[in-house]
Amino acid sequence: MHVLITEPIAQKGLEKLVQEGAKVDVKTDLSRKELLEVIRDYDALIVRSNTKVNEELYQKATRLKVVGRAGNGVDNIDMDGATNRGIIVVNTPESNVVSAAELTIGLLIASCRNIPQLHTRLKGKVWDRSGLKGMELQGKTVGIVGLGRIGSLVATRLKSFGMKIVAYDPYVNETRFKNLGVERREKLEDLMAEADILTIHTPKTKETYGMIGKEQFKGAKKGIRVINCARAGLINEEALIEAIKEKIVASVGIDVPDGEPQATSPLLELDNVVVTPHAGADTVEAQDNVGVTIAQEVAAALRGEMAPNSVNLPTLQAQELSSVKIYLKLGETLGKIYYQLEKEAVEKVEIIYRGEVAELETSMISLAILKGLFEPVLKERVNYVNASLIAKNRGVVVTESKESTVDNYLTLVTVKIISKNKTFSISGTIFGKAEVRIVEINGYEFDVHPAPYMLIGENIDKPGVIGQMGTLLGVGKVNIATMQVGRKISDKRAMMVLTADSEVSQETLEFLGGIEGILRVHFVKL
Ligand SMILES: NC(=O)c1ccc[n+]([C@@H]2O[C@H](COP(=O)([O-])OP(=O)(O)OC[C@H]3O[C@@H](n4cnc5c(N)ncnc54)[C@H](O)[C@@H]3O)[C@@H](O)[C@H]2O)c1
Ligand SMILES: O=C(O)CC[C@@H](O)C(=O)O
Repeated sequence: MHVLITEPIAQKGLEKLVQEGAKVDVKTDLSRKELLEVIRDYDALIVRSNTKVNEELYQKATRLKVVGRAGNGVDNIDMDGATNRGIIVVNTPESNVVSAAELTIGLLIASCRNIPQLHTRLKGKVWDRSGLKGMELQGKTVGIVGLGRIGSLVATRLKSFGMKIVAYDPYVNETRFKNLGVERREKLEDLMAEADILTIHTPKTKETYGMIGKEQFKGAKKGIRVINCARAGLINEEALIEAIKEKIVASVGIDVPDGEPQATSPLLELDNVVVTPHAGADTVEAQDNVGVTIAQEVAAALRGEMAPNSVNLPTLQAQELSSVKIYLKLGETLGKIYYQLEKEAVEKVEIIYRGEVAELETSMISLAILKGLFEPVLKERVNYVNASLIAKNRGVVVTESKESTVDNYLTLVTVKIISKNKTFSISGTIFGKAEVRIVEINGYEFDVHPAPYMLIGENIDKPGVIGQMGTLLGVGKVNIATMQVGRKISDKRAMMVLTADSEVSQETLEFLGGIEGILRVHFVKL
């Protein structure tokens, strides 16, 4: 696995990547043109916030399987482009949040107490505090926009200063507000009117871009202080500068001025503005965390394992991931069999989770089933990222249902694959902690331990058929590992599932198909 890194990451991260077996090139001074030329040689790309990972780059990146964002925000990465191509995007959402929250508090205090201005005077050998009286935090109200990871860390820290905390975040539930001891404001305008200090911690999205602008400053409390340690563009800079000039805004602390990574923002010219060059995550601790985490994530994704922080996959907590993992193997197995037995286009996939599995977050298991289903027939890359998009693009309707109980099993996954003329059904379970078993195909019952090479056939349920199968497989030098027969006695039909030690040649399959009483027989590779 060949990994390109275009922006600095911690030495510990580089070492981790090498330990994981990657060949790593760190090229932090490539021009855009050079990047577009070399990207075709790489399986993975690791970036921070400056490298634009977009359509232009994807078109050249023919080997690219993983994009690693060494940090949190992914607004420099075209997610749809990645998803369409089955490229996994991973990030490190938790690794730098404490550092970002602490810089927020730093900027907030620095701007409320004019620390940089006083510092500059004194460094210039001028002992003068005049005109730079600060504001105490105790008893004041801070308005937080976006009560996610960083917003809530900021809230808990500011509480210890004796501040009242109010927040605007329509996507956070009441319990979280309550647990954090934060008062909800339903409207942004109400928060603006009340806050002595405003701090924003939303991601940059279509909805949040420019969400604090002229209108919002018009209704703001006079003398409000404004902090942005999240993303440039969330606060409209022109409107902010106007509000500073009109003395609506008393001071500003900004880590993400417009124009980054160039120092071009007009805010830099104003005295009551404290700025840092996107340094929120720039601590030894955060960078070590980010570096090691992104190395692990990228290596896991390249090996085809589940990376817990895949941005374009359903996210699972580490504990959820460990309970779901074995079902991913079961799901892929169940999905993979259909197109190796049937040649009919799929119209609908019904997935039914029963028993213990119904308690889990099953979205990833459904993706595993779809990945398994399409893999044998599609030349394009199918993976967890694009499996559901492929289903949608092919007009396959996918439904999921759950039942808390099931007869005979503790846990059962059934996949019904509906085509124009029939419904194919397959079910599987987990025995013990991690044993995948196929227990039903088209109403025939089994207890099959799936293996890489299998033969699945249907026959008339009469003496001699199975014996002849064994003989002909012997002639074809295929060693049978296990064999099970499911019967529908009333129909005088049976289905046999054999596992073998090797592949079965087309010639042997044709001989098997010629046995009297054999209705069909297929070689299945898992
Ligand atoms: N300065 C830095 O170096 C630095 C470091 C890390 C993260 N960040 C940035 O900080 C921001 C917050 O990161 P996080 O990890 O806390 O993110 P998060 O996803 O945990 O939280 C974001 C919160 O914003 C809320 N939100 C979304 N749209 C909203 C809207 N229209 N109105 C109000 N709330 C809305 C969400 O509900 C969520 O609770 C991101 O922009 C991230 O990129 C900056
Ligand atoms: O330091 C960086 O790369 C950016 C950090 C931060 O903005 C993030 O989104 O994680």
